[in-house]
Amino acid sequence: MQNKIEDQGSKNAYQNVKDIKLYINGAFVDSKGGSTFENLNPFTNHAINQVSEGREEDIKLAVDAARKAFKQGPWGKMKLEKRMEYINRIAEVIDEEIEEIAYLEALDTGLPISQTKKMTARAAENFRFYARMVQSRLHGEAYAVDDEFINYTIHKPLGVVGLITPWNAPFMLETWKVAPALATGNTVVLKPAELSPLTANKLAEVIDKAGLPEGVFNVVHGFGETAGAALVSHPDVEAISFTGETVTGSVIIKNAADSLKKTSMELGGKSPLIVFDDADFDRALDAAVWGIFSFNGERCTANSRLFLQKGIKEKFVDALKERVSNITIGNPMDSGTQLGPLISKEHAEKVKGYIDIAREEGCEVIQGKVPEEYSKGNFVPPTLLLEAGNEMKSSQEEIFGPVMSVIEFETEEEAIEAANDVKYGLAGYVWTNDIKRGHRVAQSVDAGMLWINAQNVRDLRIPFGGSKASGIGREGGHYAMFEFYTEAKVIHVAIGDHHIPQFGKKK
Ligand SMILES: NC(=O)C1=CN([C@@H]2O[C@H](COP(=O)(O)OP(=O)(O)OC[C@H]3O[C@@H](n4cnc5c(N)ncnc54)[C@H](O)[C@@H]3O)[C@@H](O)[C@H]2O)C=CC1
Ligand SMILES: O=C(O)/C=C/C=C(\O)C(=O)O
Repeated sequence: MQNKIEDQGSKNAYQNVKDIKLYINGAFVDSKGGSTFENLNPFTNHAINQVSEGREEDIKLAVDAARKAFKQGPWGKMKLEKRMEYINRIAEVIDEEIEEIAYLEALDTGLPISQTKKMTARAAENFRFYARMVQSRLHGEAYAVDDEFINYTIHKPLGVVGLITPWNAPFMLETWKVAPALATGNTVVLKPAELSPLTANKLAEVIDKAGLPEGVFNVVHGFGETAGAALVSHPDVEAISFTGETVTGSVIIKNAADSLKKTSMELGGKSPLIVFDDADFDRALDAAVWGIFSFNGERCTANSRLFLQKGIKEKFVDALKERVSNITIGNPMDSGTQLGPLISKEHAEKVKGYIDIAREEGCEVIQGKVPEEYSKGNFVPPTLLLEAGNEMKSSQEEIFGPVMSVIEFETEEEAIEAANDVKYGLAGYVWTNDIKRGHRVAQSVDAGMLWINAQNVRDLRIPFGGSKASGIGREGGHYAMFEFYTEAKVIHVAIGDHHIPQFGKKK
């Protein structure tokens, strides 16, 4: 354990976390320019540590190392079984260090530790899952054409891929990209979010400990406009997989166009949860509360718009008010904490700004209470925006915090129309005991992922991603393998003497 952590759970635990370097070509190094930036604890706003600030020259070194590892190093030529041993070994090391990783994640992001533990376990599963997928499912097609040809496909890794990730569930979201990228045989340069560098650094330590050859995996910390942009425009980077805000995604697509890069975009959301009068009340309530207040509400698939049918609305709102007043707000390190501080002061201010807007728009604002002792943290209490209209700014824009608009509807058609009347299309949730209606509504909501009578339970075999402004492309399952991290190559094999025109041949 590189970061000796003593005094876990106390407000001073961060004092033991080391400064962070870049991880390039199998070594932890300072950035070429030597500059660093401060990494803050969202619970106290004290500095946790200093982080090396990578820029274009560091990205170049990382890409060169990754390219060499792919072209000349062992990774590109490694036998599948050996490569999968490495991938499974990464999962084992994550399991061995799960407590420390979960701790660092909670420290860096303010996410409650009970949730970061589950996310870390999922991160290990991301590697195991892709080891299994690549071994069993990365297959090609073959077609016989009479007795003249056999045409077949193989799926080749792309080369160096650039992965750019957000701060809201950093370790889980980074590994969700790193695992398929490496398992399919690519080499990687990761540019993690500048607001949450601790577990990206830990991932470099994990991969180092797992013994991967140098240059296969590299991490360059730094800011989006410098390090991120340099990764996007580097000509030797074949593809960029990005998770983050919709506006950033659009900038990245434009910048990637010059070097004709493939891109995958997992972007923002404003997902509806629709509860019909006949729904299982208690389960729908649990799901609505969990779906907006887990991950501190900083969740792309959060049900930030709750549509309640008229018949149950009053009872549901009363129950919601009670839940909101009982949510345990506190130190992310306490196992009982349900809602922690948001990632940064600026982000908390942005979220509070939206609550003010909702008030001006005519919403009744109901909030839980942040204990006074936590005044230094970036807390925003769990918030309900009652009597909201779907057309309001607070119902249309992604707030990315613990804030849910509550909107009444009468008919199924009305609910579908309002659910779709938004620029995003990431996720949706439908609660009804009428199975036909459940399917009808789920099929009509414009989003990449719908759950009927369920919270956001993931099946890693299923595509993950959104439509409209929520994304382009899908990751997960075989989608990441076939549609993003590999390229199909076709081999045409003549097995007979097919006709070849004889240009220029003397008769
Ligand atoms: N659809 C999905 O799967 C998910 C989407 N998100 C979305 O992520 C957002 C929150 O994350 P943030 O970190 O605030 O997003 P962000 O877009 O500000 O930053 C994400 C990453 O992009 C980098 N970046 C920023 N500008 C860049 C540029 N010009 N070129 C290259 N890289 C650049 C940042 O440094 C960071 O690493 C929310 O909108 C949320 O909905 C979050 C989780 C999952
Ligand atoms: O399960 C995943 O791969 C990604 C999940 C991300 C979220 O649920 C989120 O940020 O909402």
